[in-house]
Amino acid sequence: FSPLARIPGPKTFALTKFKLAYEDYKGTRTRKINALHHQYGPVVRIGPSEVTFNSTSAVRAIYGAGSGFERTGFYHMFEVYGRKNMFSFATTKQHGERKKLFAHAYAKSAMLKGQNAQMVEQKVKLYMDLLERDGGKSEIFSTLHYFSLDTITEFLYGSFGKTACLEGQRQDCALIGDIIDIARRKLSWYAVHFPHFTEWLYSRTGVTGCIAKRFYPMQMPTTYSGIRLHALKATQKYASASASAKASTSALISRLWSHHHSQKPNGLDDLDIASECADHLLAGIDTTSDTLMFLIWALSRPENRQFQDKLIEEVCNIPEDSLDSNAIPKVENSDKLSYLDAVIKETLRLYAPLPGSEPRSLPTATIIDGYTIPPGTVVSISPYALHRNPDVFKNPMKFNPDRWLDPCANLAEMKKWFWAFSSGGRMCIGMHLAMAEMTTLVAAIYRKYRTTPMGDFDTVSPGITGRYEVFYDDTCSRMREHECQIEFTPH
Ligand code: HEM
Repeated sequence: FSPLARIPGPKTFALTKFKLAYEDYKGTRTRKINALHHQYGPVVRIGPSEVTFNSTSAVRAIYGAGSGFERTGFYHMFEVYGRKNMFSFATTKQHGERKKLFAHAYAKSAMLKGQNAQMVEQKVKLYMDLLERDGGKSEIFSTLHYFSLDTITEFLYGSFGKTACLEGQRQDCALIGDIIDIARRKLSWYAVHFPHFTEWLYSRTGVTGCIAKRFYPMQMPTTYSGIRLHALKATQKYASASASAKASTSALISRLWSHHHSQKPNGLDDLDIASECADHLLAGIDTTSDTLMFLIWALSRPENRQFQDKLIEEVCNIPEDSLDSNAIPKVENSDKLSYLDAVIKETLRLYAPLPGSEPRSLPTATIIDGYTIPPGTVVSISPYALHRNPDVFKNPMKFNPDRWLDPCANLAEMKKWFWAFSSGGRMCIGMHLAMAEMTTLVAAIYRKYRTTPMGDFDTVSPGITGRYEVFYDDTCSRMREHECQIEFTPH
């Protein structure tokens, strides 16, 4: 008998991994896992060798510093140009060695002031200009992607690869076409559940290649090809620049370059650097822009007007000396606004842009929440389920930023269950950059505008692509993927 036999859960899931794979295929995995936790409790067996948890003790045991848990093969799909990077390294040692090369560049102190803060404020100004050019009517799924793409490309590559979507550069704007291609969900499903078959299928050439094409989950060019090519060209441009040109930027690529093998024995090669930067690029686009989209959409809904009013009041009280020369709130001051912080937390609670399971495994046996977990078992937790625990978040499906400021609420407990950026050694490294972008843009928008949904977006939820799923507001009966129409009216 496997020790996992003691763990509650549906018998069919314990018998075959294809039961969960079928949920993935239907795009219902995360919601199904949440429903299973409601039915069976905080520990549920969801596969012959897979268990999902929903408790803060399990968060500490699995993701806490020094837990020894490693990322599973699921993360292979984040390798770029055939090279591993911080996201896809399985072992703590490899991961730690890579992370220490640039972790300081992502520190909060590096985001609040200085060059990065000025860069973010400048992108916010460009976004405000775009809104004005568009007459206050905006399809914000796209325009917020332009904002996050322009910001992260400048942060990573400086002038060697920054995009200019907000200034209307068409070729750069076209890069988000990679993101809206819904076939990428199908390809992710094949790559995770049938990795060898998928690799074999795409490597066919000649006559078999022509036949294989008919069975491709996603036609060539596949997932993120345009963005990956852009990232590779930026790295090549940097690599071939003169030493003085290289020294002219403090972008992340220059920090990585100081560990290039031309600078240090056993250092990184060009492709290692290209893969690392491309991975941060991919991690920093949708996450930030999808959160901003849900935040603006949720505040725009008629039933949430009171929350928008409170936010407007707070940001209109930002003193003049906390604005930059373009009248954009400075990053360091936007960071201190408590109602804005509550609005962002509540958005990330209900609409975490990475809501699904974060799978890990340990090469040795262990005990979690009283159950023996054999070596190699895949264990995971999802922000989606943690954030919907009704014992912690009263009326969990309701968007209510006030809950984060309620003196009667158990705030310490709520903060423990808040897990949008993950936790431990492998938590999101880009959190402070994302927060700088979100606080400053939202403060600038609501200082000037009131927002309302356009068309049927008062009742239709916008939808975003998760790994194999579409996420939207569960309380809406209708959803439209990759679109959100909002009107910005000066107040
Ligand atoms: C609202 C915005 C964001 C959210 C909610 C978010 C969330 C997350 C989460 C949940 C993880 C862990 C994923 C897992 O283990 O499966 C993660 C990892 C990561 N994120 Fe973010 N992220 C955001 C923005 C960004 C930005 C702007 C960057 C820019 C570089 C970034 C870079 C990364 C990287 C490189 C990792 C891997 C960290 C590691 O393995 O040590 N993220 N993020």
